Amino acid sequence: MGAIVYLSRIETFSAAHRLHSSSLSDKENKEIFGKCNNPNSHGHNYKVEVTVKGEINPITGMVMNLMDLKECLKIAVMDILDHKNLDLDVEFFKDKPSTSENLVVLIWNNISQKLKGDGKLYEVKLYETDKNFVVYRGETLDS
Ligand SMILES: Nc1nc2c(c(=O)[nH]1)N=C([C@H](O)[C@H](O)COP(=O)(O)OP(=O)(O)OP(=O)(O)O)CN2
Ligand SMILES: [Zn+2]
Repeated sequence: MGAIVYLSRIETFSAAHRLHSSSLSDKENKEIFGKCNNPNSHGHNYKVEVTVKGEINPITGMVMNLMDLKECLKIAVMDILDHKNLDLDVEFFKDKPSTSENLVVLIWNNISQKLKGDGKLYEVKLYETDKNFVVYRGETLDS
């Protein structure tokens, strides 16, 4: 049985957003989201840490080639999110608030669709600021 290793890569991207829910009144939006509901969007330098899991291939010595992971993150994360206004430019956020929780699920979904080869997506960790981060492992309440 081969050793299972977790392989990670970090990327950073910049994006603008505003926290707002179309299901809430203006008053409720202000109460819940506070300064983050300001109609003038604000921005973050997000950091995303992606981890894949797998056996070391005995021939290549790799779980997966980091060059392939880099290309996957370019297509699935950077091209979609970097220097974008999340609320205006990203279809996923047309009907939901651009919180870190929703953003990490979008990133997971995009990477899952593009990831090729032996590495299995294990975890996506997203830092919105140096102090605030979320983690998603593809779980749902019924999984
Ligand atoms: N559950 C969530 N709560 C909040 C989110 C979120 O995505 N999920 N997002 C925000 C704001 O977008 C933003 O992140 C808040 O930024 P800020 O208060 O500036 O961040 P810090 O806590 O790091 O800053 P301090 O220096 O500590 O004030 C709000 N809530
Ligand atoms: Zn914010």
